[in-house]
Amino acid sequence: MSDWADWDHIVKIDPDKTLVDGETFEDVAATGTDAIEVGGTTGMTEEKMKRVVDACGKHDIPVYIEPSNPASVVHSDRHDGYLIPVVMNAGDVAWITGAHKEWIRMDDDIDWSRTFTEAYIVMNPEASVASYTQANCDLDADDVAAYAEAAEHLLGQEIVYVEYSGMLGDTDIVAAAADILDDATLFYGGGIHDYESARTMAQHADTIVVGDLVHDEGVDAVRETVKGAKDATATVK
Ligand SMILES: CC(C)=CCC/C(C)=C/CC/C(C)=C/CC/C(C)=C/COP(=O)(O)OP(=O)(O)O
Ligand SMILES: O=P(O)(O)OC[C@@H](O)CO
Ligand SMILES: [Mg+2]
Repeated sequence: MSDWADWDHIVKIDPDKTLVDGETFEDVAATGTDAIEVGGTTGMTEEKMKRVVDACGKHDIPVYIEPSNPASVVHSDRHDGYLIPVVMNAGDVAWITGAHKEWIRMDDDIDWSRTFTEAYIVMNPEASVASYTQANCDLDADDVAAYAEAAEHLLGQEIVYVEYSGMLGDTDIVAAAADILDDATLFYGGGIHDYESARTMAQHADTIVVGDLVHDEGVDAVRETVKGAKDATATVK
């Protein structure tokens, strides 16, 4: 069974951002979250990625690199694996297969035994990831469900990721993606900032992803979102 089948909650750390003053990666690992993803769209470098992966990898929690470009992939035995985005609604094929082909051409050390993909559906047109990938975010619930179904059944994706980075998403849209999936795991990320927003999104998604909050508010706020995710899982699923 894949690691993520048991995850209710992920903290996503952006190596281009800082933690709250006085907090450490150990504090983040101790929030009760199930895993740490390391990635961000803008300002990514190999050095920044390596620093955060090394720091997180010392703690007893799964750590996955989520690269936004081939140059931000680092190899180490400090982390558990790689979650490589494939953007279903990208306007530029580079973010579906192009960057992937270039990465594979350039990198002789890819460890396929711990490399997996995430089928992104990018929904917030204001997010850097939307402009970066020229995503068409003008999608209704039927469109999103169809992308999710295509991801699982045509492309064989094990993770579908409804991405509202920076804003809280539409629950009807998240529910539509959840309803259509058979076995794939649904990740939801975007705007989760407290117990209630976490619980609401976790009632639909299998796994919620909390990003900006860890950088802006810190670990106490993240801990509340872990509670929300765990309570939703205990009552709904
Ligand atoms: C093939 C390889 C190794 C890389 C390419 C992988 C792809 C397709 C990346 C596309 C962009 C993407 C989905 C990046 C994942 C990380 C992500 C969504 C971070 C959040 O981004 P924002 O919140 O928009 O950005 P900032 O917080 O940096 O402004
Ligand atoms: O930063 P936020 O809005 O929490 O979004 C989390 C994650 O989905 C970003 O890739
Ligand atoms: Mg962000």
